[in-house]
Amino acid sequence: MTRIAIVGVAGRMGRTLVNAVQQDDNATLAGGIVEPGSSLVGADIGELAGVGKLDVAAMDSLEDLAADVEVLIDFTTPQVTLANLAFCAEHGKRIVIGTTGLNDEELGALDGYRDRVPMVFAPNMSVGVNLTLKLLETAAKALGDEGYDIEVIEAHHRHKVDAPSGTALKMGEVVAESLDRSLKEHGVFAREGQCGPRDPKEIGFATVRAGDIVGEHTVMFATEGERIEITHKASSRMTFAKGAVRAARWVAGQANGRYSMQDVLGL
Ligand SMILES: NC(=O)C1=CN([C@@H]2O[C@H](COP(=O)(O)OP(=O)(O)OC[C@H]3O[C@@H](n4cnc5c(N)ncnc54)[C@H](OP(=O)(O)O)[C@@H]3O)[C@@H](O)[C@H]2O)C=CC1
Ligand SMILES: O=C(O)C1=N[C@H](C(=O)O)C[C@H](O)C1
Repeated sequence: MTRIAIVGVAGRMGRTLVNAVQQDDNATLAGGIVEPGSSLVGADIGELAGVGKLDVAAMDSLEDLAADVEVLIDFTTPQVTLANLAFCAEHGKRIVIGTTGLNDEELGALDGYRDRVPMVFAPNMSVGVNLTLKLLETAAKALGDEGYDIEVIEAHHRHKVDAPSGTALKMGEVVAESLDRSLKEHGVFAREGQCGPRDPKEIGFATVRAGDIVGEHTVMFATEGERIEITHKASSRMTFAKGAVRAARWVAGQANGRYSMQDVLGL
């Protein structure tokens, strides 16, 4: 039985994760962490998540859970994620990180924990998206150098704070690596005004933020005469949450290292 604590338990993903852990026969909830000073401290996390009383109270400090928990699941913000990694390094815990929007410096800091903490870090925990990454590798290798323009289009709910999504960036990276291109050099993240014709090696990104869209990603390969679109649409956050719980069970048996969802799924 993997003993899990959810950091950001009052968030959209946090509440869904409570539900997902409850549904998993091989995982149990050791705790849930809310923002320091939150009015939700002391609230039952089962009631917060709408699954009924679980007799696990929300706390605002991980220190009190150190003896009880094996794996943290973190869907919060980059700064909180880095603090959680420091906690794991200090207390010998493991972590599954779903947080997106880390800048280069924050990614470097996260990577610095790879020799001290077993971690799964993935911008998207769904099986479907991780399979899609494999399909993209194949498509990019077959089409990318044959005159097909590559564009990544993503859509999410109105509350999302980072753009492009972590998943869109990952898709761009997979395509770029498959074609020996650098996303730093060839990624185009905005077009406006007289921006000129498209460079054939560009990998373009377009972002939609609207309503309650859970998460949609399309990679388009377009040339004169045809267009291929590889699309993933998430209709429930449960797909991410189930993947995260699966990753938590998996990382409980791993040595220090930075792992991806592809490692968890054996893809
Ligand atoms: N990898 C994946 O599969 C997926 C990744 N994500 C990513 O997960 C992240 C969270 O998304 P989402 O759940 O929609 O966002 P929310 O804003 O709904 O949830 C984040 C939660 O973290 C809480 N929080 C902030 N600071 C702390 C702290 N110090 N300690 C504990 N909790 C804290 C926030 O509290 P408060 O509201 O009080 O600020 C909030 O409840 C995003 O980066 C998103 O992109 C999302 C879905 C899938
Ligand atoms: O913020 C979200 O909601 C999501 N974020 C992740 C991302 O940035 O890729 C994954 C998913 O699409 C939902």
